[in-house]
Amino acid sequence: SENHPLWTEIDRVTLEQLHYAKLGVGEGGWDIFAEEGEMRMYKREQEIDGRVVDPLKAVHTVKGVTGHEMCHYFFNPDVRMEWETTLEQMTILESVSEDTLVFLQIHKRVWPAAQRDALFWSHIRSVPDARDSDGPRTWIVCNHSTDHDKAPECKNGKYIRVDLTVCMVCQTIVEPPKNGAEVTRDNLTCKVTYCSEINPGGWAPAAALRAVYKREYPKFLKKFTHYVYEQCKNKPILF
Ligand SMILES: O=S(=O)(CCO)c1ccc(-c2ccc(C3CCCC3)c([C@H]3C[C@H]3c3ccccn3)c2)cc1
Repeated sequence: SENHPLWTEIDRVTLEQLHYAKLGVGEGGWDIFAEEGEMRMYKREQEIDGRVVDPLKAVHTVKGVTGHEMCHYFFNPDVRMEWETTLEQMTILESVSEDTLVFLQIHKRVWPAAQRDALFWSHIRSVPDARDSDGPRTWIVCNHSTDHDKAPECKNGKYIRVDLTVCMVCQTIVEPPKNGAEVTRDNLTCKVTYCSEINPGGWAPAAALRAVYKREYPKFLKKFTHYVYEQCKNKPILF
């Protein structure tokens, strides 16, 4: 897919999001708004043209799965409706390559705002790291809004189109078992960093939107990570 017209942007945005995900939440005005077990969610209150576009950064630690497995399930369209509860419809408009798809998603209406759709490319890749002696430990999925000639013009379409950039960055930590025994899922920990910036694309009441984000993001990350744990627990480890 290196010669696809989107490739330059996909590569640039994916690497930018990888860097952004690695930045801590120590500086830069992040407020913690949810904390459940190992999951911590931060946001920055930001409005553009009077619209709430609060950047979100979530960190989570999940035992028993690898970063590859977590990103695989986040990227995989076949299972999305299993864990994404705010979706009404999902269509693949283009399969750019094995690791890059273009989605059109219609999200459930968030009263009193008008219903939204999202048109974005989704790209998955492993992040090579010289220190990883036995294969890449970090994987990323990046979702970024794009235009596409197969998508309905949002003008005469029923939905307001959101503008989004999302990344799911997952790092595998293997705690080597005693006396050279084989690695089992008990030796695995996955460090998850999820970042999202969603511009609602049109008027949406700030208070209502912030209430929805406060409710939906923790629910989404808990449901998704639990789903992956359940899917993987009786399967061979995918490093
Ligand atoms: O991580 S992903 O790429 C996973 C693939 O689906 C992702 C996540 C979330 C969204 C999204 C899109 C639109 C809205 C709103 C904005 C105004 C009205 C609808 C929301 C609000 C509803 C909030 C929300 C937050 C988290 C999870 C789900 N719902 C979220 C899109 C993509």
